[in-house]
Amino acid sequence: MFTKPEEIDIAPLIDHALLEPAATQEAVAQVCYEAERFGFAAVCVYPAHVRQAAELLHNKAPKVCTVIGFPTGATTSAVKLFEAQEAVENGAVELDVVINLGWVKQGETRKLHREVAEICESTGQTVKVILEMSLLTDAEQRIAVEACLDAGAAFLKTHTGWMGGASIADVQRLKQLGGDSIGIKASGGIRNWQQAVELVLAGATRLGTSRGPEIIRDRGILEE
Ligand SMILES: O=C[C@H](O)COP(=O)(O)O
Repeated sequence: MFTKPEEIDIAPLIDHALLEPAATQEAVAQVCYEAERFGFAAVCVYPAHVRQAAELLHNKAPKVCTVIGFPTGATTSAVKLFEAQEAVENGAVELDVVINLGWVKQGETRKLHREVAEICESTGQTVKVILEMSLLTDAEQRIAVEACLDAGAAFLKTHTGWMGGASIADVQRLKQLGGDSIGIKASGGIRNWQQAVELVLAGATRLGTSRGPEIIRDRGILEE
């Protein structure tokens, strides 16, 4: 746990996201290049881009992360499972899975648990569940986190970036619900170094952002 801004090395915490619907192969190549250059944790790309990213980052430090059921989470469990398995076959080692938010609101946590557990067990990879915190009440956040932790999720992720952004309160809430051993990925709307630092100080252990290079350059400007 970091306590001072100057102790924080932001770059190794960043999942460099390229989740624009119209992303091209050229854009995928650019984020892979930037992820290595800046020392980011991972690139986070759509399943259609995983094979390219895995080839470009072969034997390099950044991991290949992809999104499952993105951005609504409202597809079927069978489709999410296939999407996850295929992504792993293509080289993904981290899977950011949007949970079924309707099930959470209906209290159908057994279905939620089964869906996440099947993906965790079948792939054996790092699963980050996307909770879309701004759409859930406190009680819904609690039951969603309990089900996902028990199912084997490695990280709790705040947002897709499509419906609200990560706040310090979201991170603190997930830390309170998930405890110290679970990873917490703050995501959505992270735009500058100060914001990134504050989220890490609140307890985030990964930052999902489409502005990684700008955030690192922002720090350089601040130090000059
Ligand atoms: O998971 C990553 C997010 O989609 C990134 O959101 P952002 O585009 O607001 O940085």
